Amino acid sequence: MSDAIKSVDGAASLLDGKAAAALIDSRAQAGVEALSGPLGRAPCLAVVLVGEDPASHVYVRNKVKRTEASGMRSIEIKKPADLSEDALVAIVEDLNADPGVDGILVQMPLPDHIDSRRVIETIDPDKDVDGLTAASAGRLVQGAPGLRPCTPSGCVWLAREALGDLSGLHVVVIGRSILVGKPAGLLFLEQNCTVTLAHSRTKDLPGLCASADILVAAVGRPEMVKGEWIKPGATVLDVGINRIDAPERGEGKTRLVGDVNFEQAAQKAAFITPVPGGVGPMTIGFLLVNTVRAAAARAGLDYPAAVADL
Ligand SMILES: NC(=O)C1=CN([C@@H]2O[C@H](COP(=O)(O)OP(=O)(O)OC[C@H]3O[C@@H](n4cnc5c(N)ncnc54)[C@H](OP(=O)(O)O)[C@@H]3O)[C@@H](O)[C@H]2O)C=CC1
Ligand SMILES: Nc1nc(=O)c2c([nH]1)NC[C@@H]1CN(c3ccc(C(=O)N[C@@H](CCC(=O)O)C(=O)O)cc3)C=[N+]21
Ligand SMILES: [Mg+2]
Repeated sequence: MSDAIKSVDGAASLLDGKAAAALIDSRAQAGVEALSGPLGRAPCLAVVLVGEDPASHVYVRNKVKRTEASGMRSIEIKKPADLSEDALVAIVEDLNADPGVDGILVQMPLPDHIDSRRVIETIDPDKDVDGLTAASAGRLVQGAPGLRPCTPSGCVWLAREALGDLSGLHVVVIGRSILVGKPAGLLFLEQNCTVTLAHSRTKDLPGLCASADILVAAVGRPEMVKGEWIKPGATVLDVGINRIDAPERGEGKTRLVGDVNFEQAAQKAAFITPVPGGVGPMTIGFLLVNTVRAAAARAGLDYPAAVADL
């Protein structure tokens, strides 16, 4: 059994995203070592964070830590919530123009007064390590080479680790966002799965989910998916990150839960990701991989072998 799969008595096997992400990070690190000679410098990821959302600050701190641990250069730009849209666009333009920057990530969500589409479309597609620009999305739809969104890449990697060849499996993705749901559908389609994208207008979501060999929950509603929704033996990938009150831990305490009721679903599924420690850590792993890939492609080099086959 691989490091990423942990057997649990009388229930599903745990798909350990933290262990899997350590492997993905080490591939990124090997890619950095292979590229630094030919580039004459380390690959570099720039992260832009606008506003004071504490959860976003935690993710960004994790990203910076793992970027540096992999041997890459990290640039962190933090701005107050009242930053103007034009000023943010100017920051992205400066990062586009800087030849020493390979990857640009603008943390979502942005404050309401900023048009996210305009900011995203400012990012040079060659540096779009989040895979969020129209150019990256178009390349994904067409099956052309390009940078793929990180969270969906992590989902596919975990599913392949659990199941091997995914051909013919029915994947139900709950959620159709540009960041997660839609690209997850396309990446599973590329794996020859039969894909259904569900959303807030979907009829009989429990009945639909019961036909899923692989269920991807990317909704943002704490523990919405119940045990009865799960097909026995299914693989459940819980993308949701929800912070809820946890009075049992003491006054004012909170805990993280996914979009799936883990206790219930683990009684039906064959494989399941926990929250935390599931899909979340994989997202950052593929962000590092994408930065290595972007650095290689921008220099006209092939992807280093360590990150070519993930
Ligand atoms: N683990 C990780 O690395 C990451 C985790 N996340 C987490 O994943 C979750 C989803 O993120 P994101 O895709 O950005 O969220 P969005 O809010 O952009 O999208 C949520 C989707 O869920 C659908 N939805 C909402 N309510 C229901 C419902 N009752 N039944 C069925 N579908 C519903 C919406 O449908 P409609 O389109 O009809 O409105 C929408 O398509 C969040 O918890 C987020 O924090 C996000 C990114 C990375
Ligand atoms: N442009 C953009 N790209 C993103 O990829 C993006 C974004 N904006 N905005 C927010 C969401 C969310 N997201 C997460 C990444 C890692 C964890 C992660 O590592 N989570 C840990 C726990 C973290 C904790 O304890 O809070 C885990 O699940 O084990 C979670 C969530 C990326 N997102
Ligand atoms: Mg992503």
